[in-house]
Amino acid sequence: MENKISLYRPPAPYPGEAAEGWRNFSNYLSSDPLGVIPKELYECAIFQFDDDNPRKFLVNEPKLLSRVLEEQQAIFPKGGGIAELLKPILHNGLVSAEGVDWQDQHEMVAPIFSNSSVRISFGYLQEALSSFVERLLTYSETGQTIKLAEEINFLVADVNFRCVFSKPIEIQLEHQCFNSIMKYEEEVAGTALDLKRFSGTGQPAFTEAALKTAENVRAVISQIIDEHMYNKPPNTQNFFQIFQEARVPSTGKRFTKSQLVDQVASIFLSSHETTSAALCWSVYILAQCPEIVERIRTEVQLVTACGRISYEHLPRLRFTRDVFKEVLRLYPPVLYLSRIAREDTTLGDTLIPKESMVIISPWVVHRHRSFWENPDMFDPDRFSRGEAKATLGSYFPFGLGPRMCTGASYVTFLGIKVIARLCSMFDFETVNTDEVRPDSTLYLKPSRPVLCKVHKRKFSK
Ligand code: HEM
Repeated sequence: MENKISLYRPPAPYPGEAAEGWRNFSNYLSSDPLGVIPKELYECAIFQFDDDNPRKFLVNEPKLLSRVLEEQQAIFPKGGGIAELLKPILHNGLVSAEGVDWQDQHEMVAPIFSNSSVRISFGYLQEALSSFVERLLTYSETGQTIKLAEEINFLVADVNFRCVFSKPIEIQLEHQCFNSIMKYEEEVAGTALDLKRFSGTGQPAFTEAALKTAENVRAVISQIIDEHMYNKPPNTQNFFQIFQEARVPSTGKRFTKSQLVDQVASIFLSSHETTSAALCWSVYILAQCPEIVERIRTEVQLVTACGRISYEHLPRLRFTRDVFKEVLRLYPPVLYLSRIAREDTTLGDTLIPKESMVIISPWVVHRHRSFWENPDMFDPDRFSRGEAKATLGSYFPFGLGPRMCTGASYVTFLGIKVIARLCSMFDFETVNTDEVRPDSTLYLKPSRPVLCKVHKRKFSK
């Protein structure tokens, strides 16, 4: 397969001279964190910001960040990050729990991400993707311009809903549930950028409006659960069934109703915006890279012998996988992971006082000048060249260690399947290409709206 392609630089600020005062992390974040990233941040191993209470450190060096995320999880529990901001909805679900409680839940929901369960989810993905493709076919016939994020948000909400409850989402329910979730995320996005609203222990101060929206989201999920339990389709396998059958390892007890809401909310919140952002960036980038799209098509044709893309084909779609991986390198939906030091400790030669906030940013490490060649360029072949292995720990869009994303392998399969199917059937043309920038309010999304036209390929299946 032809490997020589001209490299594309997707939108991102050039590292440069940042505005005065950037050494104070709270100032830096609440101005425009992706506006200009100081060169220094992309070149250092560890950086101490000026602000006190709590002290803040950015850790880039793979060995040090692996200590924080993997080896010393007990010293560096989660705090001050997105999980904290989502707590009013998640309560004590898997994403925000700590200690024994987290361990119990981790074990209880593990079957969701087993191979057999991922395979079942793949069936739900196929169904949701087929109705998405039907909508795109209509758009290609009418020639209308679509808002990419809206379409992809609906696709992902539909996949999630089918995986959890075995049925497609209706537009009305999507509005009630996923739109309220997005409304909540917009309401707390300001908090994420205003670290002054986090106390020394990483607890944010929420507005009344945000707390009310959170309550509303939980009430909608609770109602969906009630309706599902009343009208449950017989003999279906889905995430909700796994939650219902799970037992706390130490006591043998099942999840209570409120804990079931925690679990469903955890899945919806951790997967919706992240997956949508990754897919939006994928379509946006591929619209600018026709040679890469051609290589994906050739690979899909070779692997599937021009047939339907099945679950078994996915591991063989290596170039398509590397395209998705490269999208996640350049645009990791979770911009930073945050931990709070539980005791005085050191990282390398740097003293980390108790209650310091330790920030690890996939965005910065994925574009670090020491770990990557041409870090800002879109180059999916860097993975088959073994570049990422050269510095283990320099690529972690799903986090690292025990708190790593439980949906990582599932979402990788999803990304490969969606990219392969869409490229096989359509050409995408972005209308407002130059206006699109990364927007980092809570998750790293394209600034909206990405306007797009869809063209059906001749002879496509
Ligand atoms: C492209 C899509 C996704 C990205 C980039 C992503 C990224 C992440 C990251 C970085 C973390 C770790 C946060 C930390 O250590 O502070 C995480 C945790 C988590 N993710 Fe994802 N995620 C994605 C999709 C999903 C999906 C589809 C699901 C479920 C179906 C999911 C479920 C979870 C859960 C449950 C956790 C918490 C794990 C724990 O704390 O034990 N994620 N995700």
